Amino acid sequence: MASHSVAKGCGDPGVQTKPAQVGTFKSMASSNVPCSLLKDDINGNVLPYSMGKEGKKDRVDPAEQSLLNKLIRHNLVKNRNQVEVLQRDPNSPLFSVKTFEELRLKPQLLQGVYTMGFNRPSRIQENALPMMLAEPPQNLIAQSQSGTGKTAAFSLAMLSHVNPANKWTQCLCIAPTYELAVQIGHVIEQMGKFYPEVKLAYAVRGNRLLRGTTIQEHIVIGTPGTVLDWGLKLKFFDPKKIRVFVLDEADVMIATQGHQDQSIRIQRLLPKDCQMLLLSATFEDSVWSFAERIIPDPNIIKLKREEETLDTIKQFYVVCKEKEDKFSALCNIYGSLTIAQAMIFCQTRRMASWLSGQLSSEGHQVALLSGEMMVEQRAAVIERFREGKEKVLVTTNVCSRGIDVEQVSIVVNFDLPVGRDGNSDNETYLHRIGRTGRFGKKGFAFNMVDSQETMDLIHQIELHFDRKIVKLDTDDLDELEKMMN
Ligand SMILES: Nc1ncnc2c1ncn2[C@@H]1O[C@H](COP(=O)(O)OP(=O)(O)OP(=O)(O)O)[C@@H](O)[C@H]1O
Repeated sequence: MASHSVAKGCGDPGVQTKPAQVGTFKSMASSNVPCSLLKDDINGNVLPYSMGKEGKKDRVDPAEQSLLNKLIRHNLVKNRNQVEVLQRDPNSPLFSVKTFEELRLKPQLLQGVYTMGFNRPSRIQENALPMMLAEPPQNLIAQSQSGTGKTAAFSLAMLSHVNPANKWTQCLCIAPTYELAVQIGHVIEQMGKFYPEVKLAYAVRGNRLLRGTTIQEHIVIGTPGTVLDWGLKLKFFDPKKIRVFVLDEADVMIATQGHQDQSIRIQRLLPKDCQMLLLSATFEDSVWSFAERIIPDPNIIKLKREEETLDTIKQFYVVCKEKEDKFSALCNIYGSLTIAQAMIFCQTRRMASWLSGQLSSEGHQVALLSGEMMVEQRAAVIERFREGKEKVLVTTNVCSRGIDVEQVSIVVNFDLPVGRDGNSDNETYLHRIGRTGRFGKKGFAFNMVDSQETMDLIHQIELHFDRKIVKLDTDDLDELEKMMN
């Protein structure tokens, strides 16, 4: 929907509505890292010169992880679990739909949905969409992992509820970061492609309007601080006229200082009969209490994450002396087995960088992924790896969850994942080795053990998952090769 873009969204030529960087992801992202600090690494990836943090463990930032998931995902995540629905009024009939036709969408929106390649509602959409589109409006808290169709659902709901003849803001959506807001905006733009009357504005940093402006865009999407400024201080839109309020990524939102209070302040400006929707990928207690504060009388929909399993994965450990020895063991494994693609996990950026250098000098096609890269660069590296342009991906924890690469036949823990308390980080272990053995294929995981402490971690992991991790001898490799094929 070209007319949704910030540049064209506002009819008034006197109004500067385009943030300097919206739509150009590169420039937007590079604002985080000054260009002078960037250099190319062996793969042509950009790395900061400042290596002050190189020895540090890579921490996973929830907003970055969420953005990365959005950028690398092109399809729904498979989930065979049942949706759990808790209705505000248990006596009212529970509607669920199997087709988009049943929703009686405007033809322009149905066309938009089909053009996006959606044939039928996803599991969560089957229940969420009838509630989101209900008249009178119903409030909803929905939780399901990333990639299950929440953004598509609430985007469709906002587009459906707009009356384009009313030239004022009717739907408001808040997201934790600029980049996430822009991503949501793109979904709305795509879905509303055949419904150009509906306009969208981005309430994000850098998007400055002239004081005294009243915007005519029907949907405003932005970050809490700017939305609050637009609605309360600058009065660019009237919060009392909002019909649908969406708070996306509640779990990421509350992890950001100040966003919780700002979100609550926004919600208090809205009319009592405004429909309120809150979405989250996870549901810890803190998210739950926030959700209950912000969404009155909610229906609740939950879709449990499909558990990752170790059942299809054979796990080994290899005893080594130090990092050079680990490297030789790795080369030995790699040289003896027919490996489609491999992922190798290191605990620190420094180790990942050293290892990828070593592998490259041995003539391997290696991709390196670590936390100092911008999210868009990480997405590009993953995309190349998926396309098979590199056979080995060396990474830190920034990539333990969420990426699906069908060809990954082995995962190597060059360093085992350790928690803050010094014990094994079992969840990370599961996510890491869960990158292999997917899509009904056999998977193999190799753990490098270079000390008694690492051996203890292996025992802890065995105990935790109640699965044996077998010692690998180099003599076993022929046998293993037969097993793999
Ligand atoms: N009904 C559908 N049929 C096919 N694909 C869909 C459907 N709904 C959504 N998708 C696609 O699946 C992917 C995930 O959807 P969506 O972004 O809405 O999920 P999400 O739960 O909001 O996850 P995230 O928070 O990571 O964006 C997107 O590529 C989207 O285009």
